[in-house]
Amino acid sequence: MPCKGKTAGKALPLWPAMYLQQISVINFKNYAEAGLSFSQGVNALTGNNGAGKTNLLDAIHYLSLCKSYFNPIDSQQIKQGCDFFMISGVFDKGEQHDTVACGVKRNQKKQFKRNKKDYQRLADHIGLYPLVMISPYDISIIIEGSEERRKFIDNVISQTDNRYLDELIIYNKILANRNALLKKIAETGRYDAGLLEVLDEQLVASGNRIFEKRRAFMDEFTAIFAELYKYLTDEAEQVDLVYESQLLQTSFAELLIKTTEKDRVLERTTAGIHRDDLAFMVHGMPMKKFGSQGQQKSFLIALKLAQYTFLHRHTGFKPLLLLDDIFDKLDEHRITKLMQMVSNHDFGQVFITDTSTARVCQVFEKINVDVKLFEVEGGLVNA
Ligand SMILES: Nc1ncnc2c1ncn2[C@@H]1O[C@H](COP(=O)(O)OP(=O)(O)OP(=O)(O)O)[C@@H](O)[C@H]1O
Repeated sequence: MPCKGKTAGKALPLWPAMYLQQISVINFKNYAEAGLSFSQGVNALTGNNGAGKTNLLDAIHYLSLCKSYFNPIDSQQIKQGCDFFMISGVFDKGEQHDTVACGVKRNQKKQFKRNKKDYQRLADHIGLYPLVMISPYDISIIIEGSEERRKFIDNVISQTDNRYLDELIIYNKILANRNALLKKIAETGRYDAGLLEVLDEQLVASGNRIFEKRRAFMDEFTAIFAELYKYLTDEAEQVDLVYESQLLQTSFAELLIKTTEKDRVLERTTAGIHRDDLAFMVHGMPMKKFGSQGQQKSFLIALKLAQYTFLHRHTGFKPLLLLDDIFDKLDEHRITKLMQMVSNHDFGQVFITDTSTARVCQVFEKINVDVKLFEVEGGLVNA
């Protein structure tokens, strides 16, 4: 259904090279069964709180990234009282039409297929259909600990480099072995310098490979972010995004030598890329403490749109852009700028959720862009 009263909305100037044509879900969260055919431009899901709008975005997230955006436990996405869920969708990549299907049965391994073929490794799917989600839950990137920020960096890089996830797994295994050895040394009082040296060498080799990828990523990403923030906010505030890593000042090998004694006392490894962080500043002060809710939200949106630009550059495809509850906490000016931006030719297929159909129509009528509307109520969709 298009926005009511709209007859001559402007079509998007360029169709994206990749888009999701349709999706079907069975027993997924609050949906027994639903099927939706999407527009290549802007799609809006509207309805009351708890209707199931975000659940549909999450189903799209599954098809791109093999997992939920919100909850890592697959079985918890199965509709209450059912034994399995299924999500399938068709991606259009110009000449190519790919059917992607994900099935989860209680107590069984997740099944994931592309064009009816099972994957050997799910990591091979990541990045084929790039996606960026912007959700109110992203506030955790600002307010929670450094792990959330590392997850953000790792998520972006892994969508453009499928070896990166493997490298992280290797690093974490060596780190766990080193920590176990430090514990054993403390318990037994026997210092195995030879084994520690071997683990240090392995940790340094793997850590350096990750560090180089993160540093190269952050160099490019920080510049994209600064431009987007400036545009989105008309330079209303001065913000900074800084990559913090102990390896920027001292080599990893040297760091491990310096911290050995401390690590033996604490029985864990205190230096390495597992301590990396991002600093977010507004007017030179930490965004977490001094940013208003609207400034924090604008910062997160710029961060995610920078992710979008980065993925577009590196995958060659315009990612799907999922905007969950995007209008909350933004002033009208920032909403208009943001929607103008995502509706122009730099962006491809967009999905928006909001509680108000009237507000969605009003925003897009103002900038003269067509919207395909889906009204959601209690796990049912009216298109
Ligand atoms: N496994 C599940 N089985 C059944 N229902 C579920 C399951 N997981 C989530 N739900 C239901 O899905 C609903 C939430 O859906 P969703 O988050 O998509 O709402 P929404 O329309 O985005 O709402 P809001 O506007 O508040 O963000 C809740 O009613 C919740 O109980």
